[in-house]
Amino acid sequence: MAHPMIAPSILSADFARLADEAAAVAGSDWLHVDVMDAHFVPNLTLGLPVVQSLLKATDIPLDCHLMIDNPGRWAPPYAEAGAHNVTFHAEATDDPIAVARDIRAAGAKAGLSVKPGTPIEPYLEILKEFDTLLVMSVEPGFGGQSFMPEVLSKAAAVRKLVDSGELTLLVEIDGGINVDTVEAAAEAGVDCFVAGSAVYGAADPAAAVRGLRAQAAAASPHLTIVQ
Ligand SMILES: O=C(CO)[C@H](O)[C@H](O)COP(=O)(O)O
Ligand SMILES: [Fe+2]
Repeated sequence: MAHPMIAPSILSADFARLADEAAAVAGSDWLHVDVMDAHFVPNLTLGLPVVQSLLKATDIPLDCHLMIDNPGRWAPPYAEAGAHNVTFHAEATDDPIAVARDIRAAGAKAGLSVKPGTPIEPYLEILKEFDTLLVMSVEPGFGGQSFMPEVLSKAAAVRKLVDSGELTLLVEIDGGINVDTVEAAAEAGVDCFVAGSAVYGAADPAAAVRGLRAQAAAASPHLTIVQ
C-alpha cells in the first residue's frame, strides 16, 4: 500500500510570492518546480537561484522537473542545492544512466520523465537507475492544459513491474490532473500526482490538495492515506 502523494506545481502560483504560495499548500508531499529553458520547451520559467531561495523558504521537499536541454550539465547542481527529486527528460539526453548516477551521487532522488509521445519500452531496462518515473500527461511547456488519458498505459505498465518486484520506484503523473482526472490516474497505478491549476486555482489550495489525495485513495486499491 502506498500513500497517495500530491505535488502542487508552482507553475500556477504567483512567482512574486513563492514563500507564501508554498505555505498555502502545507501538508503537500512534494512541491513541484517546473524548470523550463526556452529550448527543450518553448517556455521559460525559473532556474537554480529561485530553487535555492525556495529551499530556504519551505520545508516541503522540492520535486524539480527539468524541462531543459543538456541535463548532464545542469541537473546535478539542483541535487547539490538540496532538491529532493531531480527529474529530467529522456528525450533531452543520450546518456540518462550517467545523469541519474550524477544526481544520486549529489544526494537527490533521480527521476526520468517522458513526453506523451515517447514510448516507455526502450527505457524499462534502465528504470532501476531511477527513483521516480514522471509520465507527462500534457505536452510539456505550459500549465492549464487538458489531460491526455492515452498516457495511462505507460503508468500501468510500470506499476505492474513495481508490483511484481522487478522495479522499485514511484510512478508520478504531470499535466491536467484535477477532480475529473485524478481517479483514472490512480486506477492506472500512479503514486504521485502533480497538480498546478487545480490546486492554485482553487479558493483553498490546501483543501484542494486534501481533496485530490482522498479521491486518489478512494479510486485505487494500491493507495491508502497515511496520516
Ligand atoms: O510540467 C508541467 C507543464 O510542462 C506542469 O507541471 C503541469 O502542466 C502542471 O500544470 P497543470 O496541473 O495546470 O496541468
Ligand atoms: Fe511539471
